[in-house]
Amino acid sequence: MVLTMIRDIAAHVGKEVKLGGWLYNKRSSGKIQFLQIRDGSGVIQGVLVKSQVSPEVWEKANRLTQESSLYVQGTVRKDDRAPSGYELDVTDVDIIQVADEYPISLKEHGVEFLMDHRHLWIRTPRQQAILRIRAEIIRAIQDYLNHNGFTLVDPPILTPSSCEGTTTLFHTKYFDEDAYLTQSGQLYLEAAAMALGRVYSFGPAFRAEKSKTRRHLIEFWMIEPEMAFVDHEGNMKIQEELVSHVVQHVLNQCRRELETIGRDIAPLERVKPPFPRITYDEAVELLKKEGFEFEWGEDFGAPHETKIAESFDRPVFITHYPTEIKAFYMKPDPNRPEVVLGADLIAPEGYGEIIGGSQRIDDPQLLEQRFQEHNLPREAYQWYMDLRKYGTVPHSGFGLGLERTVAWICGLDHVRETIPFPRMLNRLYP
Ligand SMILES: NC(=O)C[C@H]([NH3+])C(=O)NS(=O)(=O)OC[C@H]1O[C@@H](n2cnc3c(N)ncnc32)[C@H](O)[C@@H]1O
Ligand SMILES: [Mg+2]
Repeated sequence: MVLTMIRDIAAHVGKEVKLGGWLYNKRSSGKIQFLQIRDGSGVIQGVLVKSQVSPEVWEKANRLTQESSLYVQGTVRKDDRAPSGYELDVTDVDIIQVADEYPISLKEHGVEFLMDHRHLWIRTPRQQAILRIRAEIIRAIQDYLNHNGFTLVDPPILTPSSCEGTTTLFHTKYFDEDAYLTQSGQLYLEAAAMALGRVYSFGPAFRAEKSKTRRHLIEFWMIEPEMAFVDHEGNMKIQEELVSHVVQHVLNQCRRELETIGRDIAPLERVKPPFPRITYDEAVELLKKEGFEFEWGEDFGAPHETKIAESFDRPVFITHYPTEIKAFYMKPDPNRPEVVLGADLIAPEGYGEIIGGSQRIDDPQLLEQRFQEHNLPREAYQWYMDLRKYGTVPHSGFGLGLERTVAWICGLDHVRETIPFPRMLNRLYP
């Protein structure tokens, strides 16, 4: 008799198997007990017939509570009526632990309650499905980048300076020096790109944002490709190919999970390159036509991004933002220095910005000027300036926010469900 997993049950039809798992749910008709057992790889119904097992086994099954841990033995039977296509005719139950009364019973619960029990909430089918889709998105991203000449490079988490402004830095002490949790690995990836050509990182980023919105996390994960000899247009081309590859991969690999969470996949089936491009100027005009009060030079908020995206049937690039509202490292348009060669990628269905990217300043004098304009501590960036002194080249890159991408692809209302243990304003537990 073999110890197996539910995902492999088809290979054991007609045979006696042993499964380790948890009791997800139980029904009893007095002479038959139906045990819904999950083991992390799937769910199977175990059928226990009173007249066919010893009184001890029947009594043990009777004692089982929601999320009790157990081994169950039985014969695998194909059953097209069963959700998994198979059932287990149970011959023995070995209880590991009868669980205490489980807080996340199968009825509805409030968000804060679920968040306080996130370590248990992730066991539910919906949360499992979302985490599986998250993992497949990561796999697809790495698959695309690894097959397109990119090398994985790991930038530091502890850094001496900021990348995305100084208002959202997490400060810590590095022995007797000041250090900050990384907001983005970008600056280090630029150095790596001068060594390896095309690189990317996949890691956490930290932003002490006092924004309590459905899109903001304090700790989130970002994929940051960086490419030497690639300009602004080439940057967007890589982004649209990457995002399209990821969406198609999820549609091919995660149908069952997408059904579990009730995702309408029609909007995802339209995600194919090329994505439309609209300039900041054109976006401002669009908003004004839609009745928004909006001054040139302002940044777009969620309502603006949502309205802009409504004019398109797939993600849309907004390009050439005002230089004044973007990061110090972005290369201004040589023909119009008041705007930059950068773009945000806005997802449809109101999910907003999922990617921020740009071509980088490669001129040493202009970068020096930016350090002064942005009042950045020059000595902390000496290494970054060296990249403009020792073989500077045109280069570009972008950061894809994993959780916002997961929220969009899964059609979720809030990023809290996109990450195993979300860190948000006023949420550090569990
Ligand atoms: N290598 C690069 O060029 C990346 C660049 N230094 C950067 O960090 N850009 S970004 O600030 O727009 O952040 C990039 C993306 O990171 C996501 N992001 C950015 N901030 C957050 C928060 N607070 N929560 C969740 N997700 C966030 C969002 O999708 C953004 O589009
Ligand atoms: Mg951004």
